[in-house]
Amino acid sequence: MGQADNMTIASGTRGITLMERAGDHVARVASEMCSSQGRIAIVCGPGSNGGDGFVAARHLHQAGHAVDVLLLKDPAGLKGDAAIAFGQMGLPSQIVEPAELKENLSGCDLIIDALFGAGLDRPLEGNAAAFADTINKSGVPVLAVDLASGVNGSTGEAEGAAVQAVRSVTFFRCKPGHYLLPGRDLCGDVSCVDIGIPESVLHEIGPQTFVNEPTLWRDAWTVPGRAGHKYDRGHAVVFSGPMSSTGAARLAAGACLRAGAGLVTLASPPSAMMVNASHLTAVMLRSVEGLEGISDLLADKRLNSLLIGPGYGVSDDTSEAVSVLLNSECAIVLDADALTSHQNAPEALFTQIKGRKAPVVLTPHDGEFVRLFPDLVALDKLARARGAAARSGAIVLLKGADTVIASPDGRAAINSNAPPWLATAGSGDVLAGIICGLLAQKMPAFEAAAMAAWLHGAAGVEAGAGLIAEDLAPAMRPVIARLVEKP
Ligand SMILES: NC(=O)C1=CN([C@@H]2O[C@H](COP(=O)(O)OP(=O)(O)OC[C@H]3O[C@@H](n4cnc5c(N)ncnc54)[C@H](OP(=O)(O)O)[C@@H]3O)[C@@H](O)[C@H]2O)[C@@H](O)CC1
Ligand SMILES: Nc1ncnc2c1ncn2[C@@H]1O[C@H](COP(=O)(O)OP(=O)(O)O)[C@@H](O)[C@H]1O
Ligand SMILES: [K+]
Repeated sequence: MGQADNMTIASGTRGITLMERAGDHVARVASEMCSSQGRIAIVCGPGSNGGDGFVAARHLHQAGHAVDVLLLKDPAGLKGDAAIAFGQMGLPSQIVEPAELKENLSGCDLIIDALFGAGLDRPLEGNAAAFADTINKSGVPVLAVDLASGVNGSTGEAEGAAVQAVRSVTFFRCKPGHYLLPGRDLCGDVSCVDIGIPESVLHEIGPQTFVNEPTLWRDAWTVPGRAGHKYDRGHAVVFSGPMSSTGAARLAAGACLRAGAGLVTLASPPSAMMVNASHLTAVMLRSVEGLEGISDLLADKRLNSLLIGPGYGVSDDTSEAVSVLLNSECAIVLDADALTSHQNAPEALFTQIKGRKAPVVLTPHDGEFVRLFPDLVALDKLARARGAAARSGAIVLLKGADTVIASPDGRAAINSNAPPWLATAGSGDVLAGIICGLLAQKMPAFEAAAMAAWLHGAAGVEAGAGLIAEDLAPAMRPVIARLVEKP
C-alpha cells in the first residue's frame, strides 16, 4: 500500500486528496450505521489513520451528526497529511486519558476507530492497549478505518490488544490481515473503496498474495468438451489404508471423482478388498499389495494423479510407498499419514520432491505442519506456508479456517469461504480428494489446490449446518454447476 500510495502521489495526486477521499468514504459508511441524530465518537491515533478520522469527523459534522473527536496523543505531534487534515477539521478535539475514555464513549451510538492502520509496527501496549480495551468494553458498535487497530495488515495477527470492529472500510485493495485470523474476525465486514489509486500501479508492484476467489484459477479449469472422453479428464488413484481404516480414502476417492477426474481407482490392500468393494460403485477398485504392487500399478501410464495418506497409517512402510509414488510421473497429493510418516526425515522427502518434474501438493493441518517444518511454526501463517513451499518444492496447502495455499514461486492465496462446520472428521480427506481430482484434469497444481480449497468451502456452505464429510461431495454439484454457468 505504501508503494501504491507513493506511485499515485508521484503521478500527481496529492496525499491529502487520497486522505480526503478515504475519510469521506468512512463518513458515508458511518452514516449508514448510525441514525442522523446519532452521536459518533471518533478515536484518533498519531498517524495517517488518525488523519482519515479527522476528515471523517468534518464530513459527519457537516451531515449533522454530533461528533466527539478523541485523541490518543498530543496533536502537536501530528505530521504531514494528518496534520493538514487536523488543521482543516475545524472541530474541537480532546486528548483523553485511558481512564476518562469510558466516560467519553458512554452514550455514543457509534465509535470510529482511527487509531492505527497500516502503520502499526508493534503490539498495542500501555495507553493504546487501554484504549482498545475500553472501546471493546463500551458495547458500542465500532467502524474501523482501514483495519481494526491492533491488527497487523500484512499478517492478520494481533499480538497485543486489538479493537473488535463490526465493520471496516479499507482502501484500494483488501490486505492479508482482512482475511487471515484473527484479523478477519476483528475487522468484521470489510468494504474496500476506491480512493483514486490507479489499477496500473499493480503492474509494477506485482502483488503475490491473493484472496482465493474463482478469478484466481477459473481460466485454468476446463469443463468437458462436447466430444470429450473420460480419459481426457485423467485417471486418479487413491491409496486405501488397511481393513480397519478404509473410510478416509473412500471419502477422498468419491470427492476426487466428483471434482471431475475421468476415472478414479481405489488401490486397496488385499485384506481390505471386501470392505472397500462393499462400499464402492463409480469408483473402481484394485488390489495392490506392498511396494511391488504399487510399482506394478504405476506401470499403467494412463494414471496421472495420485493421493496417499488418508487413513494409510504412520510407518516406514508408508514413507517407502510415498517414495515409490514420487518416482512416477504422476501429480501427487500427500496428506495426513503420508506427511507424518516423514517426520523423522523431512529433508529426504523434499529432495525427492524437488528432483521430479510433476507437481506435489502437501496438505498439512497445523499438527502435521509442525512435524515437517518445526522451525517455521513461529512465523505468521502466510510466511509459514510460503517458507514450507520454498523448502519442500511442493505446493503447500496449510489448513484451517483461513487456509493458505502457497507455491514455491512465491504466490500465496488465502481462502476465506470455509464455514466452521467443515471442522469435522473426514473433511480434510475430502479436500485432498478434490485436489487429486483437479490434478487429474491437468490443472496446474497451485490453481488446483486453490480451487479445491474454494470448492470445499463452497460445498460446506451449500451443505450447511450439521454437515458431515459424506455430505460434501454431493454438495459440490450445484457449486460446480454455478461455476460452469459463470465463465
Ligand atoms: N496508503 C494509502 O494509500 C493511504 C493511507 N491512508 C491511511 O493511512 C494509514 C497509515 O498511516 P501511517 O502510515 O501514518 O500509520 P498509522 O496506522 O496511522 O500508524 C502509525 C502511527 O502509529 C504509531 N504506532 C505504530 N504502532 C504503534 C503501537 N503499537 N502503539 C503505539 N503507537 C504506534 C507510529 O508512531 P511511532 O510511535 O512508531 O513513532 C505512527 O505515529 C492507513 O491505515 C490509512 O488509514 C489514507 O489516508 C489514504 C491513503
Ligand atoms: N473452523 C474452521 N472453519 C472452516 N474450516 C475449517 C475449520 N477447521 C477446520 N477446517 C477445515 O476442515 C478441514 C479439516 O481437515 P483435517 O484437519 O485434515 O481433518 P480430517 O483429518 O478429519 O479430515 C480442512 O480443510 C480445514 O481447513
Ligand atoms: K483503525
